[in-house]
Amino acid sequence: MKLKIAIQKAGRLNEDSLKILKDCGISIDNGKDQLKASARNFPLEVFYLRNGDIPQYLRDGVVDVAIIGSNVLVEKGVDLKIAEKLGFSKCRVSLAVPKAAKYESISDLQGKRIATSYPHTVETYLKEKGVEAELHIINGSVEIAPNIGLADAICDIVSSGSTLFKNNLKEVEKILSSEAVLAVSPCIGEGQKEILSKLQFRIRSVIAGQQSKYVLMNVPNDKIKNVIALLPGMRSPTVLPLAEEGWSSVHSVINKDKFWEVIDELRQAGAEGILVCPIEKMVI
Ligand SMILES: Nc1ncnc2c1ncn2[C@@H]1O[C@H](COP(=O)(O)OP(=O)(O)OP(=O)(O)O)[C@@H](O)[C@H]1O
Ligand SMILES: O=P(O)(O)OC[C@H]1O[C@H](OP(=O)(O)OP(=O)(O)O)[C@H](O)[C@@H]1O
Ligand SMILES: [Mg+2]
Repeated sequence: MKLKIAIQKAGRLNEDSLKILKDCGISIDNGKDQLKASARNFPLEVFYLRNGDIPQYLRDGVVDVAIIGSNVLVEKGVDLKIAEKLGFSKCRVSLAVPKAAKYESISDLQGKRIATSYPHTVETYLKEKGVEAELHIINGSVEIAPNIGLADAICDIVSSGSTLFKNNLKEVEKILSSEAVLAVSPCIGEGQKEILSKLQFRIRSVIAGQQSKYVLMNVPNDKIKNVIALLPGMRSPTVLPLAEEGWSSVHSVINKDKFWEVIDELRQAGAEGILVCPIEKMVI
């Protein structure tokens, strides 16, 4: 028995999707042009598909799970369950208008033409706000639409904002935030659910590891208490005696986002020779 997983065939999500599987210790025999490949050391079959087609494949039970942008689920798969957020391909779906256009509120879009690849998302948002507009559905290069006179506004993915900038547009409304997620088919079988929970366990360990750093430092014994107060650790920090009397080595795990802040505090509290190491996996 195998778990069938869909990942994007080519595009923004492809590389990171393969990487997270690899970080989970799963090796896939893949020739680039294959549409299907098997894992060598895990009961997993990988299907390479178009991102936009994946919600339907999940619904039909052609695949059991998929790695997909949550923005696509909002557009085409609100009925599908998310098993895990994966933390990559972070972006937002936003409305934008030409830089020179007057824009004060969403009601300025009343009766206007909006170009987008995400019609359902825009429609739902406008309906909520009580605004009616004319939607033009296009599949790519949406940002060019106002410049060629096809639309007054657009709705598309924004990440750095550089595509908007290059096309003389300004972001005016953020509709949603998105990241890659692991979505699940409503038809998944019991056996596949068991494999999925093993996969989820590995994914969580990988993500937790990515979010944390292992730190080691030397601390004079009379300052250990102050230093430990700054360190959460998984249970509590490890304290080992150094060869030199009166000193200890303190080991702990800290969140990578709080990292520089904590390091400064640790130094002030008396820690020296601080080493910071990446964590490959963290089993919680
Ligand atoms: N600039 C970006 N920064 C971060 N994430 C992005 C960006 N553009 C797209 N994404 C995310 O990656 C997903 C795939 O985008 P991509 O442009 O590769 O494929 P697509 O053209 O939407 O889909 P398909 O596979 O059907 O051709 C999007 O649904 C979104 O979640
Ligand atoms: O805010 P930015 O960092 O500029 O990113 C946003 C752009 O990235 C995506 O396009 P992509 O490069 O995937 O091309 P596509 O339109 O062919 O999908 C998206 O459709 C935006 O156009
Ligand atoms: Mg794209």
